[in-house]
Amino acid sequence: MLLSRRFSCALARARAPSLVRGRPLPPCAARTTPPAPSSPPRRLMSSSSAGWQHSSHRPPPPPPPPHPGADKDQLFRGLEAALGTAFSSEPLAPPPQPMILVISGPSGVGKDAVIKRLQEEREGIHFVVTATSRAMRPGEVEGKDYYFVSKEEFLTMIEREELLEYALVYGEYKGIPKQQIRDYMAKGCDIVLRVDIQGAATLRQILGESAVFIFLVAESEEALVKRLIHRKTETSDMLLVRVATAREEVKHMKNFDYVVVNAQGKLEEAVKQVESIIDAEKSKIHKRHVNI
Ligand SMILES: Nc1nc2c(ncn2[C@@H]2O[C@H](COP(=O)(O)OP(=O)(O)O)[C@@H](O)[C@H]2O)c(=O)[nH]1
Ligand SMILES: Nc1ncnc2c1ncn2[C@@H]1O[C@H](COP(=O)(O)OP(=O)(O)O)[C@@H](O)[C@H]1O
Repeated sequence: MLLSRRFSCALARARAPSLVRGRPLPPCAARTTPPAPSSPPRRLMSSSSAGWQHSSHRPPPPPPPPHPGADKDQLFRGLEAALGTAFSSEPLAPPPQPMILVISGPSGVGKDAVIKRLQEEREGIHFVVTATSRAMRPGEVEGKDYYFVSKEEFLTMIEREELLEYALVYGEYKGIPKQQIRDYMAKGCDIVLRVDIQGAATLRQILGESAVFIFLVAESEEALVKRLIHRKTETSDMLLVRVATAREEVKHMKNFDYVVVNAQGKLEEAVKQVESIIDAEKSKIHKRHVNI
């Protein structure tokens, strides 16, 4: 009642701006003595959710219908005056923070294909180019697919602690340069890391819950093997190792935050799902904080 009376007065003043402008609000509009609640505070949130607070303030009653002559601007200023403060145009949601996305999954599942499409679809994504001692494959580009270095150069990088994580993957060193992550996060970019399963496990130890871990799978084991054969990058011996490893790797899915199916011919759907995960993570109230 008090507030609605206050509102009526404020609206009246708002209709005659020359009388109000520049003057401090009269005491009745100042929030000195809030009205004593006549009934228990209304619960704004479910009592069954742990950690949620009950509001101790009664919500203000709805404003009375505007006077037929009041325009929108007067109504707006009247509401401001009734509340005793100007409405802020500052964003209500906290700004999105750069995040780290770790994408892992068996060899040949489509990690590179998904990341490439993701970068085409979305701005502000930086795929961290990792360093490797493996030989360059036909079609691969230095600095785009990997930084191709000798074993000696890789060992020096380890010694200088330049790598966030490294591993011997199928007999070759692979590692993530720390500085690259720092540089791109400082620019506000989201970081995408592509690692094998053991790399993801190590990163989980290093980054904990500060990064988002996505496990990419094919729709079936059969589909994965056919995809690897079709890629024609492995000898039959290497194929056997990768397929046997993949069978073991799927068991580690439970250590990830999300699983995304990259089904045959459905790359776009997989990319959309990854985008949805990014969007959901960006909308989180309690954001993950990265410190590298
Ligand atoms: N642990 C770790 N794994 C990596 C890194 N860079 C790439 N990998 C992984 O190494 C594995 C083998 O990579 P690659 O030889 O390119 O073969 P592909 O998976 O068959 O394309 C893939 O699962 C990559 O995700 C890294 O820096 N650290
Ligand atoms: N959804 C899909 N449907 C059909 N082929 C795919 C799909 N995703 C990826 N591929 C193909 O499968 C092969 C392996 O993909 P790649 O991205 O190299 O896998 P990874 O990086 O996980 O080893 C490539 O030839 C790629 O073009």
